[in-house]
Amino acid sequence: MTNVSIRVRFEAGHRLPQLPGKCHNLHGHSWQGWITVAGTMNDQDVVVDFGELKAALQRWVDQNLDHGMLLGAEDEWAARLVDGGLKVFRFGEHRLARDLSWPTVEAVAELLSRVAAEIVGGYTTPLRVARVVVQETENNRAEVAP
Ligand SMILES: Nc1nc2c(c(=O)[nH]1)N=C([C@H](O)[C@H](O)COP(=O)(O)OP(=O)(O)OP(=O)(O)O)CN2
Repeated sequence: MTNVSIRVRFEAGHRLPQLPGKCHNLHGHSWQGWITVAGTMNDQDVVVDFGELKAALQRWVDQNLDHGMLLGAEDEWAARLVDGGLKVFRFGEHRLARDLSWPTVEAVAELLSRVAAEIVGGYTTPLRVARVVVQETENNRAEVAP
């Protein structure tokens, strides 16, 4: 098995009203996600084409997260912002995040691992998501190893 990794990036706001301190305020981050996929090299000596995999992941991220607000479905601001016509990704509601309640960096890492699993599941060659690392700030990141 060989691991290959690609990076996706997006700008998004969130808030964590379930935690004490400053993070209950609406605030934004430049998020980065490293997605590592494991597979066997083909006769061209690649596990998966980087460009193809990155484009598929970045497309999902751009459509669903980029320049949006990531909020918990229970967050009172979610309905207000949706009513105002703003882009909101709701944890606890989206098909891939129903069991994730709040937009923590841990939950975003889990979400991206599920998105990546669906994408690699569509390839004809056997691939699996080995690791997802999401960085929220220079100091904070979360890692999921599905
Ligand atoms: N386990 C988690 N803890 C926290 C998360 C999280 O997603 N998972 N998120 C936050 C906030 O989003 C916050 O923006 C980041 O927290 P913090 O490190 O306190 O903020 P800074 O990076 O700006 O650090 P400074 O030391 O204040 O510069 C909080 N906790």
